[in-house]
This record gives sequence, C-alpha cells and structure tokens, in this order.
Amino acid sequence: MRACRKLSAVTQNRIPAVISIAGSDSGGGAGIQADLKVFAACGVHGMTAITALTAQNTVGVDAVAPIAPEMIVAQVRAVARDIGIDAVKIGMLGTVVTIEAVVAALGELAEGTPIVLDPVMVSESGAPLLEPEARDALIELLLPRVTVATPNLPEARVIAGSDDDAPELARAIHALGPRHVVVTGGHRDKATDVMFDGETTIEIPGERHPDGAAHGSGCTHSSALAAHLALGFAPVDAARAAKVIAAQAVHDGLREIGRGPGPVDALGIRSRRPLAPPASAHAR
Ligand SMILES: Nc1ncnc2c1ncn2[C@@H]1O[C@H](COP(=O)(O)OP(=O)(O)OP(=O)(O)O)[C@@H](O)[C@H]1O
Ligand SMILES: Cc1ncc(CO)c(N)n1
Repeated sequence: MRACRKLSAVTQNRIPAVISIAGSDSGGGAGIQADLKVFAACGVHGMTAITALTAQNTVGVDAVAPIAPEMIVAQVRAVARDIGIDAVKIGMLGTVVTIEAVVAALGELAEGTPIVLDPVMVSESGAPLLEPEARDALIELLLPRVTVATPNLPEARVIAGSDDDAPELARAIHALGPRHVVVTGGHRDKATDVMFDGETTIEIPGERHPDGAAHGSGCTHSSALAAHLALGFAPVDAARAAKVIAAQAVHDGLREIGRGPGPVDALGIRSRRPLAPPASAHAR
C-alpha cells in the first residue's frame, strides 16, 4: 500500500534524501557511483537501491549480474520506512523482471514523490544495458509513472520508434505518459537538451565540450535533475540546473582515467588535489 503524502524537505527545512535505483559501475564513472557523487555535489543525502552489478571499465562491460527482485524492493522499503524519500532517480534496469520489481518498489513512495527515469540502454562504450525485450515493459509499466524522463537521442528513438529529431521525439514520448520529457543533447550536433512539458517545447542550450570526458554524463544529468526536484525546483528549472551540472562535469571529465572515454567529474576532483605531497610523505 502506498504511504501517505509527506511534507517536503523544503517546507521542513531539512536536507532532502534522494534515492538512485540503478546499476553499479565498478569503474566508478556511471551508474550508482556517479549518482552518489552528484547527490553530494547538489547538497542532498544520497541513497541507493542497486538493480544490477556490472563489471565495467571505460572500455567495456565484461559481465552483468542482476540483483534479485525482492532485494530491489527491500532496499527501497528499508530507506522509505526510516529515512524517507524526497525524489527518485531510476537508471539501469536490464531486464523485465527488474522493471517489475522497480514498479513494485515505487509502491513504497509517498504520494507525489518526484521520479526521474533515465532509460539507460547502452553504455558509452557501446555495451547493451537493457534487454531488447524489456523495451515494452519500460514503456508500459514505468514511463506513465514518471515526473521527468531523460532519454538521450538514441534512447528516445528506440522508445518512440522513429528517427525524428529531439523536439518531435520529446512530444511522442510525452504521449506515452511521463509528465515531462528531456531529450538530452550529448548525441546531437549541438549539445542542446530539448524539454516538453505537454504544452511547450523548451530548448536548454549550452556549449559543447568536445575535449571533455562523458562516461556517466546521462547519469549525472538525471541525478542532478532528481536532486533539484527534491530541493523544490520546478521541473524546467531542475532541467536547466541539471544541464549546467552535466556539461561542467563533462568539461572537467577525467580523460586520463582508463583507456576508453573517461568518467565525468561532478565533484571537481582535479581541483581538490593538493599541489604537492607533504615533504614527510614516502612512496611505499
Ligand atoms: N560534450 C558535451 N558538452 C556539453 N554537454 C554535454 C556533452 N555531452 C553531454 N552533455 C550534456 O550531458 C547531459 C547528458 O547527456 P547525454 O546525451 O550525453 O546522456 P547519455 O548519452 O545518456 O550519457 P551516458 O550514456 O554517457 O551516461 C545533457 O545535459 C547533455 O547536454
Ligand atoms: C551501471 C551503468 N549505468 C548506466 C550507464 C550509462 O552510462 C553505465 N555505463 N553503467
């Protein structure tokens, strides 16, 4: 049974708690690992329900192990019943069984809790992260439940079943049930995100950073969007903030990490490094 509506974190002047229901990236660039960094960067408390483990690096995905459906529900229930959930980000799902488990887990949320769905299908390195037969379950079971869906261009084309450009795709996907759609711009000529709210198409432009590193850019964007919804931003303002944060994370991306496309950096890790080790430090 769905819990009753609870007061928002903003009304209560508390730190919002946001959960990522997503896959683990052992390379630390995308998935749950990226999401927790973004939540911290946005000033919200991050929580997780892991849907799948991936043995992954910047070059590829070596193995995927789905988490048992009852364990997915248990993770969400545990935090919902104690800490409370102010917003949800959903990332890698992988299988129909996992999608069904996540739908069941959403029953633990208070009414009106914002849900952001990043319909992850393929990794930056080109590995499939959603079984082809799970597309229909994602469309029928999850899309109608979400506040904001954030497909990239190829994902939007798979969901809409057309080769259109972002504005038409955003409208077609909106007709499938989500309240807002943001087609993200990483795979477009200009890195402009396109949002549709049911009435208006809104362009969210930004400079393209061709020399950055973009592994985890979509995860960063959807987590930042969920965090800002929990912070009380309206969806369009949350989408603008998410675009700025994702673009900066790509710009700051850690190109030197791994042999493939390096991970985004949402925390400014490079700028946090000491200029030199203390004189007393000895290399082991
Ligand atoms: N090179 C870039 N320069 C500026 N912004 C970018 C760049 N690449 C991606 N972005 C921004 O990052 C966000 C995520 O977009 P993108 O389309 O790359 O997601 P994605 O393909 O799902 O990411 P991934 O699968 O790598 O995690 C969007 O706001 C997009 O505009
Ligand atoms: C676990 C995971 N989630 C999402 C993506 C998409 O970037 C990825 N590569 N790995």
